[in-house]
Amino acid sequence: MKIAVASDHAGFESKKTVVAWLEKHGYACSDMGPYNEESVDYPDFARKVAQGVAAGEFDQGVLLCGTGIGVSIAANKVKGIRAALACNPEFATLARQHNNANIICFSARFSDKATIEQSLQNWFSAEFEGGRHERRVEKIEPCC
Ligand SMILES: O=C(CO)[C@H](O)[C@H](O)[C@H](O)COP(=O)(O)O
Repeated sequence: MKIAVASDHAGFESKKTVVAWLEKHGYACSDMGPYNEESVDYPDFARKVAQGVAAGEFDQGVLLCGTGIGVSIAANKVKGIRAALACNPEFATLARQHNNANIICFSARFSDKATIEQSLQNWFSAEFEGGRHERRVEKIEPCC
């Protein structure tokens, strides 16, 4: 499975946790930056990952910023993207099971390493449940 990963400056350190976890668990991981802690703008990096996932170049994506909110908002502007902010491992499970999210977002400043690692574990273990959730997910599309 091919996974695109990116952050902003605030997420740079926690991105290392994500990349290490993905590589340890056998995922083909593309780190799309940034590659140092110099201040950058999170929409630039969120868009790279979101466009890669939307185009089918990657199966799923992982994004991080200070809160996780900015990258979530930015990624969700790309058609076909369902980016979910996972505040805890249960959110990660439900984002797959109910929302069929294709990008998971983390807060680097409010989620610790163990939370991010367990959330990744849950995210990749869970499957979309379909059924009533499929109908709802199909209704998520630009409306104006
Ligand atoms: O959390 C974020 C956006 O939702 C970003 O990572 C930044 O941390 C936030 O915008 C604050 O910016 P700063 O330049 O790190 O003060």
